[in-house]
Order: sequence, then C-alpha cells, then structure tokens
Amino acid sequence: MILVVLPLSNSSSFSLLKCRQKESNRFNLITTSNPPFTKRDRLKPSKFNSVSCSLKLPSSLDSVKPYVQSEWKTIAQGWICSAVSVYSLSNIVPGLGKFTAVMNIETLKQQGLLIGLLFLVRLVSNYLQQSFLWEASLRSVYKMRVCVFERVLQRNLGFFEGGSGKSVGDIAYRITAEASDVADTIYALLNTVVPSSLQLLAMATQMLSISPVLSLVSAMVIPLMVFVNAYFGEELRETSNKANFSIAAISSYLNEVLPSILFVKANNTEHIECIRFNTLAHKDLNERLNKKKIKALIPHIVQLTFFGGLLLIFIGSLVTASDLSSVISFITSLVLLIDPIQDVGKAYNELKQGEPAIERLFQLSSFKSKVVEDIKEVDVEYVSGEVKFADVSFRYGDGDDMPLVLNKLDLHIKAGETIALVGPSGGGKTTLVKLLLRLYDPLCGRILIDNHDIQSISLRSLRTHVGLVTQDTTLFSGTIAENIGYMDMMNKIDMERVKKAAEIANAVEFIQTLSQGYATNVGPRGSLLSGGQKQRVAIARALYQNPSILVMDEATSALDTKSEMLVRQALQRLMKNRTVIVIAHRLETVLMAERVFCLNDGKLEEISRSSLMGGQHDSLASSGVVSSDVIVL
Ligand SMILES: Nc1ncnc2c1ncn2[C@@H]1O[C@H](COP(=O)(O)OP(=O)(O)OP(=O)(O)O)[C@@H](O)[C@H]1O
Repeated sequence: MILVVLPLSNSSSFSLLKCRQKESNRFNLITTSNPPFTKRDRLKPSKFNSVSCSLKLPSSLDSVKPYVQSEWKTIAQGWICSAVSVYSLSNIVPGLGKFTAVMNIETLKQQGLLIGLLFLVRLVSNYLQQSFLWEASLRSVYKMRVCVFERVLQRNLGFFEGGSGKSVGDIAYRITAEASDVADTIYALLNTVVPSSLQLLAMATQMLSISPVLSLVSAMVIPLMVFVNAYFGEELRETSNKANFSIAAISSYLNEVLPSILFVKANNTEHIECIRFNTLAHKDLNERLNKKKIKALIPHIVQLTFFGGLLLIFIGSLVTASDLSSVISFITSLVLLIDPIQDVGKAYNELKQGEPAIERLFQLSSFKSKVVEDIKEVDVEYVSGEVKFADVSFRYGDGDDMPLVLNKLDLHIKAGETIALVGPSGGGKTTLVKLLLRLYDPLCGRILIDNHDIQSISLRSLRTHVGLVTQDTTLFSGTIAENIGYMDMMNKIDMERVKKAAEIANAVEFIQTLSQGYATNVGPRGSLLSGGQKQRVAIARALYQNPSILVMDEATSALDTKSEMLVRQALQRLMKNRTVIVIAHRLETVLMAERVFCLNDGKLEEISRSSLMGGQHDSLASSGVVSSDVIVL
C-alpha cells in the first residue's frame, strides 16, 4: 500500500520538524505559511516561484540569484568590510616601501605604528567580511533547502514511486550534502565578486603608478592563468558531476538497505550487501579522488605560472630600477596580487564544482504538477461520506502503451456504508484508493464526494475528510502522543483527544506499560513497538483525525491471536459512523463489510457475501481474491 506521507518517512521526523520550529522561533520566523522565513528572510514569492516553479531549468546562477539577492543587506555589510580591508592594505604597501628610505628612529617608529594599526584594521575587517558573507551564503542555502523541500513534497506520487528514476536516498542527498556544496560556491562567488576585484584593482593601481611598463609586462601573465583556469574548470565540473552521482548512489543504497536490516540479517546476506556497498564505495573513491586531484592541481599550476612571471619581472626590475623603494613597493603589490588572483581562480573552480549540485538541487523543484489545484477549488467543511466513481479509467505513465489499471469503473458507496474491495494482486485496489485521495487524477471519468467533484475541492480539505490506515504502518520517530496527534503536531496536540483515541484503539493498555507513557519515543519508523502496537497507534491516529471517509488496507502480517483480536476490535470501532473502503485480505474482514466488490483487470464486480461464506470461497481463494488463510464463520 502506498502511503500518503511517504516522502517524509526517510528524511523527516518529529524531532526534526520541531527543531525546524525551534529554529524558526530563534530567527523569529513567520509561520503563517510554509516555508517559514523571518521578516528579513521573507522571500519575494513571485521571484522565488518564478525560479522554482518553472518547468524549464534556469541556468545554475539564475536559480540561486533570488535567494542570494534576498540577503543583500548582509552581503553589502560584507563588501563594505572588504573595502575597508583593501583600503588598509593599499596603505600598507607604500608604507612598507618607505621603510628603506627611513633614516631616523622616530620616523621609523611612527611608520611602524601606522603599519601595525593598518594591519589590525585589515585583520578585523577581513574577519567581518568573511563572517558576513558566510552568513549570507548559508542563509541563502537554508532558504533554498526549505523551498526545494516544500516543492518536493508537492510533487506527484509518481515521482517517489520511481517514475522519475530518483530514489529517496538520492533526493535526501541533494537536499543535505549537495546543498552544502552550494553554500561553498555562493560564498566563493560573493567573496570574489567585490573583495578580490577591489584588491586586484588597488594593487594594479599601485603597480601602474610605480611602473606602467613593468605593470603591462606583469599583466601578460593573466591571459595564461585565465586559460589554465578555464581548461581545468571544465574538467572539474565533469568530475564533480560524476562524484555527486556516485555519492548519491551510496546514499540511495543505504536508504534502501538499512531500513531492511531485519530482512538482510534474516536472510544471512550481510556479505552480499558488503560486496554491493564496496562496489559503490569504490566507484565513489575513484570519482572523488579524480576530483580532489584536479582541485589540488589547479592552484599549483596557477602559482607556477604566476611566480614564473614574477621572477622574470623581479629580475627585470632590479636590472632597470633606479629607486629601490619603488621596486619594493612594486614587488609587494605584485605579491599581494596573488591572493585575489587565486581567489578568482578558486571561485571559478567552486562555481564549476558547484554547478552540478545547484542543477541537481533545482531539478527537484522544477516540475509541472499533474494533480493541479484549481484556483476555484473550495474547502468543504463537512461531508457526509457519499462516494461515487463515475466511468473512471486510469493508467500509470503518459504513454498509451501502458495498460489500463482501471477501466470505465463505476462505484457508488452510500454515506456511512462499509464496502470491502477484494481481488487478485495487481488488480488495481490500491490504485483506486490513490485516485480517491487525488494522488493521481483519472484519465477520464469523475470521482465525487457528496456530489462534489474531488477536483473542485482543495487537496487539503479532501485529505482531511479521507483518512488512510495503511498496511505497512507508518510511524515517525517521535513520541506516541505526537504520532497519534500527527495532524496537529505543529499547532497544539489535544491530549484529551489523543487519550480518547488511544482508548478506542485498544492502545491504552500497552501505552501505560511504557516508561514515559504517551511521551515515550517510538524510535525511527516506530521500530521500538511491536507490529500490533504500531497498528493500534495508527488506528488511534485515524481516530484522532476523525475523517468521514476511511480507507483501510488490512494488514496481512500475522499477529498473535490476542493482538489480532485487539486490532480487529479497534478497527471495528474505527469503522463506526463513517464510510469505509477496506482493501480486505481476510474473510473475517470481508464479512465486516456490507457489500463486497471484486476488482480484477480494471473491472469491478459486486459479489454476494453468501457466496464468500459458501462454496465459492474456495474458488475465490484459489484465484487470489481472498486469502486462503481464513477463519470461516
Ligand atoms: N507507480 C506505478 N507505476 C506504474 N505502475 C504501477 C504503479 N503502481 C502500481 N502499478 C501497477 O498497477 C497495477 C495495479 O496495482 P495496485 O497496486 O493498484 O494493485 P493492488 O490490487 O492494490 O495489488 P495488491 O493487492 O498486490 O496490493 C499493477 O499492475 C501494478 O504493477
């Protein structure tokens, strides 16, 4: 059974969400709409949406531009500090030159004090420049992450079901590690655009004023360095891209295998998984090594080119110079040029290295939703629970070559009625439920709730009225109370309602035995609870939500008799006074329904309950319609 909240299961937990909320509070975030941003963080939505919502991918710099622009104040502060830093440096250089001409000790002292002071100003302003620019870069990336994650959650279910070829691990890697690379790239660019240019300009001016001829000769080194950078920059871009893919593959693999550790151990396949991991890790080792080698090589080649040129100029200036003080100032300026030139080179490399990460991050948010919310869609406050499928057909994928999973299907469920859906595996039962939740839209036909076409109801409203209890119980790391009151987690969980829901769901008995009762953490995916306990918490969660229509995928996992009895009792209570569609596997559950439908090959056929209890049961079981593991009443 596919879960509505599947995208959250790997990368999100209550504690994380709470952290985000705490973080929000710390930054005085506005929580009216997600993503939360501070007043100063508040994005100009049109700008951000124009980037993140367009289907066509903008260039990597265009993608990050609005986020960076939103930090213009911090960036301006950083750049002002860099101007102060360069100003002090450009006064240090001629000051150093004057030392040679200083004859008396008094002037020497004054000159030394002035240079010392300038050094101090440079140190402080340099530090402030870096911290402001880091703050701007990290805040930009924080906003990108939140926006991209929000967009990822808006993506169609098909994206997570593998239709896009992207695994959950890959997505998680892009939003975590690759987004951090993006911060490095932004910082490198911000730190270069103004600060390094200013320093370059200041030093070049000094040099030109001292010796225009030597300056022009020195400038001849620059094209060579640009060429070296451009060549290796492209190489770096390619190897970075490969390295990103290889590490994302490891992340995907781990995300798949670690949650299935029980299965791996039970099958004695640890050694196989080690070999699979080794293959991926070795590939990553090679790609990463290539990248690091190129990255390490570039500054050395740049330095070699620069110092080669510098040596020639130094020799030339010694031969031609008449004034030693000017030679020292000139050479100092030239030496100080290496920093900004290196920075430009590094920034270019960072950009080349970061471009794939930026592209991969924004690929996640660039899509055109298939399930589109109409502007005219309305919130429906109350529904009685009548459900109609009228002439509904559906197939996965866009091409006509895919088979129809549902074929001109009609179904009318009265408000408050319980129906059971049975049928062979792959018959389309889960698909029907996905359509009711509007996780996909039908190819043709309409689905109505209380005579409202679900496409005219807001998704939020629809999914409030349609509750889901899945076969593979989804719990998040967090407390029992948080799991039961999941829908109110960001507001205030109503503990009275939690307790009432737990009581009806037969969960109180085991919750009371837990060390911290409702405040007990259930572990990642509820791993600290037993199967039956998890199911009862999930039932309590549905009771807390109190939807008018309930979709239930009956668990087939074997529970012990007592647990099964408790779960079944809880389910019966949950089903009371609401419309229920139960995907049933056991005869007992099938018989809890008022009407039973068999879904096979996209066609729906009603079957009588008596036929299930009577002779037809065996033939239905052998065709996979209901489980043969049944207790015939
Ligand atoms: N995301 C998907 N993309 C492509 N095909 C899919 C997707 N999900 C399901 N299918 C296909 O659609 C058909 C119906 O699947 P569905 O999950 O609805 O069956 P089901 O009756 O619920 O089966 P089961 O009882 O085994 O859970 C199957 O052939 C399945 O392979």
